[in-house]
Amino acid sequence: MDYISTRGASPTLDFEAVTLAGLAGDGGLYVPSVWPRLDRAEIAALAGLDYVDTAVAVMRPFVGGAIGDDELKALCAQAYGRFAHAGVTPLVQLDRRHWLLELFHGPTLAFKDVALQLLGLLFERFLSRRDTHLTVIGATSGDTGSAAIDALAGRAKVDIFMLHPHGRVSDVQRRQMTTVLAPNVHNIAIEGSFDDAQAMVKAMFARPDFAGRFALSAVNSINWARLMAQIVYYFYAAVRLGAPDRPVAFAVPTGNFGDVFAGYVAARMGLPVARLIVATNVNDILHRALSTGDYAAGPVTPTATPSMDIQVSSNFERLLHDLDAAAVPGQMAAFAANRAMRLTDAQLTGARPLFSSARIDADEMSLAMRWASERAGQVIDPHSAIALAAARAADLPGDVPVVTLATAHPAKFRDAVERATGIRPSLPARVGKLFEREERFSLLPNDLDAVIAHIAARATPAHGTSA
Ligand SMILES: Cc1ncc(COP(=O)(O)O)c(C=O)c1O
Ligand SMILES: N[C@@H](CCOP(=O)(O)O)C(=O)O
Repeated sequence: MDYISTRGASPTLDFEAVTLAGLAGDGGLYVPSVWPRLDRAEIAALAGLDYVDTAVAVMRPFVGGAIGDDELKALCAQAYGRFAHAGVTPLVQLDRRHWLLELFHGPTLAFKDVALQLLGLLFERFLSRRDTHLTVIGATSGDTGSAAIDALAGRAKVDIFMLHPHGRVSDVQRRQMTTVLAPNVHNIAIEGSFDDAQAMVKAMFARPDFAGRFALSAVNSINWARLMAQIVYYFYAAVRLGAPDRPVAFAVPTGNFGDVFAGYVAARMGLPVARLIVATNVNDILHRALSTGDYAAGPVTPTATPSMDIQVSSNFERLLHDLDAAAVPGQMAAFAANRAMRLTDAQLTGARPLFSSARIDADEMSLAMRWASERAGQVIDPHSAIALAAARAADLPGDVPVVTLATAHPAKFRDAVERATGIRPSLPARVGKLFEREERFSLLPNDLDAVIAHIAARATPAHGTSA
């Protein structure tokens, strides 16, 4: 499989190179040059498979010759062996048509574990045969950071520098990152928003003085391998609900557009997806873009769903590229200059048959948490509640099952859950005694040069010698 950049000005890479590279040198995101297809019989055959075998069948075409099937299966078994549920991503029925896809049974209690547990192993596998030290830089609004740190802590030949917005993640999210004291883990709190942190990460890849000295890689969903692993659970859920004979709709709590883009890829691969419902909180750039065609970033409003407090949505570029590739370089240049740009007609009409969107406010979110708890006996987290509210409001034919992606364990956001439902969820034992551990992080200004200097003083150059 070849991978190309959404901006069209970077070399074509194979799976191994694209995994290690993270972001394309021209500022774009890597995407497969063609979408592999699974035919009806191949999708039907997934119904008999467990999660690991489903993962191999879905990811095999993207991995190409980089890893053999047996080894891919061994890596998936190791990654998903750390999940607390035998089904890895189980489906739970809420009522006649609504289902929850629980994606939070991994070590750090959010859907990010599904991809990052595997990505950590892929890094290790690819680095084992190279004389390269990787410097992973990432930005997090809380969940990617903890999942990436869990996946990479203590691994040889990798350092991870994770930027989070100071004071804008939950106490559990922060402690899951800052109490990991492995020497290769470096937490940085930025005096700014997640968007500021994400922009800094992208800018670091574009700084030749920095990017030329260190082998930089990414753990955010700008890294293709992240999205690839997330496609799997769309297939896994849909075949359990009757695909390929029955289309299924998905409601996805959305910020950086990675999770829902994985659903789009599943549809492009042949999965009968009736609808992808993009659910945002009041930081609603994606809802506005999909409903009006105007992609314009405003200031970020802090909410009870901090992981979705995002106004610049990285992976939207991948969708725009798939629908009208020629327009993307100009659109991204316009967005960089004005924080606003317009979708082309081809992009809008291309998106409309599959996507709908909804902006869910705090009251609607609380109502959905209460409905799940009182009517369906399920305590859900605020992010999942944003998607459930959108799912319940969606206008879909009555026989289409609607799957809400439950992206985080409710205990990660227990204050908000308690406010809405009166129930205070307990942290599962697997996260350990988070509140008794020492924390370590550096607080830095919202300033690219300061962050680069901080990282350069601690990172290991690509080929060995210390900085
Ligand atoms: C719990 C949770 N839900 C939803 C999202 C949004 O997912 P995406 O950024 O892939 O759109 C995130 C952050 O990525 C998250 O951490
Ligand atoms: N909500 C995310 C933001 C980063 O998203 P990613 O999927 O691009 O890594 C987080 O939890 O950090």
